[in-house]
Amino acid sequence: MNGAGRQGLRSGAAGVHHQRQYSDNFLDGSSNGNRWLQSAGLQHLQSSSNQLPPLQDYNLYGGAQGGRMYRNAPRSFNGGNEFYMEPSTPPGGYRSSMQKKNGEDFSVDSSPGLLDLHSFDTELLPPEMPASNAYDANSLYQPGGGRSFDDSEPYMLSKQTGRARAPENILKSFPADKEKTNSVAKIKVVVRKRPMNKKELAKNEEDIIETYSNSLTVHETKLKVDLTQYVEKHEFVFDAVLNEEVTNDEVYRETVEPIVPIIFERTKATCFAYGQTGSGKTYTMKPLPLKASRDILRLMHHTYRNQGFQLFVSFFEIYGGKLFDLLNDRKKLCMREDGKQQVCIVGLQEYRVSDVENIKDLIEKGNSTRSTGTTGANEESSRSHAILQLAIKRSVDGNESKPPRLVGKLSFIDLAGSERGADTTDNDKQTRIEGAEINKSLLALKECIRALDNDQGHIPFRGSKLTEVLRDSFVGNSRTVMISCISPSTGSCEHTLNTLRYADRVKSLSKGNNSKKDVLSSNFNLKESSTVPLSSVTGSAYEDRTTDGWPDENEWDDFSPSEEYYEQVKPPLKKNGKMELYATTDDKLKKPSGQIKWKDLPKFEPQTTHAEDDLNALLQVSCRLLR
Ligand SMILES: Nc1ncnc2c1ncn2[C@@H]1O[C@H](COP(=O)(O)OP(=O)(O)OP(=O)(O)O)[C@@H](O)[C@H]1O
Repeated sequence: MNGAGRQGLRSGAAGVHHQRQYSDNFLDGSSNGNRWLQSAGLQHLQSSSNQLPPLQDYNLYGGAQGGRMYRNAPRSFNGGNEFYMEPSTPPGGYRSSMQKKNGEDFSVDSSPGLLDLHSFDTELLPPEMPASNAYDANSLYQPGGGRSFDDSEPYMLSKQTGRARAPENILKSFPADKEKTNSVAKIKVVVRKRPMNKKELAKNEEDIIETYSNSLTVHETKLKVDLTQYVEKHEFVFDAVLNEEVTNDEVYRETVEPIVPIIFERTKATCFAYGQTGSGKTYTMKPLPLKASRDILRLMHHTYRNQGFQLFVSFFEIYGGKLFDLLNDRKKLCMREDGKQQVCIVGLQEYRVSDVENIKDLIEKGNSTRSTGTTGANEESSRSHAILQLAIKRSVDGNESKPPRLVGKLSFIDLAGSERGADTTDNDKQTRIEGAEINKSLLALKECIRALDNDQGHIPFRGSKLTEVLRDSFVGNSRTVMISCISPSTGSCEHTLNTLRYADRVKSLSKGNNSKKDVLSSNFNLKESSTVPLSSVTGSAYEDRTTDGWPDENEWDDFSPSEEYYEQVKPPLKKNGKMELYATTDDKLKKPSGQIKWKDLPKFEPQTTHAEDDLNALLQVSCRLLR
């Protein structure tokens, strides 16, 4: 991050960061629903709700009372709107603030404490309460209904992936049974490369990332001791690699769409974006919750019609190790563990929603309240982890008078820039504290994913506030999608490599990667790490980190995977060998877009001087040291 960027951060130091808050009190219990709607900018919903499909069912919330409630859900509520939205916590009871029904106002009972703990139910509906017995092939595909929910969605064929999907395919792709649910990968790692931006093009920077369907190559320009340039190639393989031409719709189809149906099957899923500042995390994450909620509502209105499912939205951020409610004037929140070791966020407002437009408004409101600052790479840089949760709940026995129980949850996390922790040279105390906190939480997140995927009994969620909050997403039947965002330019090369190594580490944690795939992965990593003189990697020298390469839980506070760390452990380049990895700068042909066309370089074949197993073991050690 350059000086200019830091200047931006400094100017927003010590909590004077931009918080584009709304002046109105979003959850003022004394205000009436109409006034709140106006202040929240929801007046326009009349027209949007009129476009709702005829199949939309207001009796889908379970019992007769619920059905009536929604049918009556006042046309007067928003000048004839037929949507219904209510914040559900912190309830002193199930009904809570701003619920306006038949002209009746319900004020907020925002008393925190035990009531909140009880009502913010994070425990999944028990298995004896089947989330659905409604699988009915005939009901899955309802073209008219499915499409009418959002006809604006283009039916497009992915340029890169060729995965053409009609919007209503979410209904078709609904898993018929547990087996299909289980077929959705537990951890999926996707990389997204953003296009070159104006600044990079103006600086005549080069696009150093070459993408293929599920792999990519980073061409790192380096200097030899005699100051001649050479290019080192780093190759990585992931579950999918999305290039700069891929749209947000396609990103959604590749990442979140497959896990939406299994949220109804008592699953908690998490999708998070990781990458340096300005790499496109927010750009990527922003549209995903809305697209997911649209699909969730489709399923609720068709496949799960009359099943009593309800959708709730909450949105908060973790900034400097503290939690703030983005849908409630950044009210400070605290976390508690209840008797069942369920993590509860006391006071967090959850909104019951049944209309895409409402969700959109809530998301926009939350986004505008988020802490941002300026970095050299991004004028609107996120300085916090933002977590948006879509919770599907269902009343026990269809009894609306009882608080609904959680069926599944989908969490979207837009993480703060990954380089913050490493960037400790030119910034103030506040920024360094931010960086340390961010760093700690990113490490903790990876550690949890690792433990989760190894089915370890102990998930080290206490490593950070981020992982504590996401604790319930890490246990039981869970799914994780990681989207690693990378910048394509020369200037970001080091950060890009760090991001890809983090992603590669997460990917290699996937089940089944331990045996055969590890060899494959080793071969790819071999390309990356083959500049390491194998002779220097001795068991004794690196003993401390050979078991894992990542710190133990209790080491987190002291461990910071800064770039300095990587530099320290990175052995010197081996000048003589592995020349096939290098290209001189003459091997590249520059395109106007800044993208380089790289001439084909000879394929690298590992030169086996040890027995295969020994070599792989040594390579794995060296790879870990490089990450
Ligand atoms: N795939 C993309 N296509 C077009 N523009 C993009 C893409 N990805 C990012 N951008 C643009 O790049 C800029 C930075 O993106 P964004 O704010 O999403 O970065 P970020 O990773 O969230 O950064 P930070 O960590 O600082 O918040 C934005 O102006 C965004 O519109």
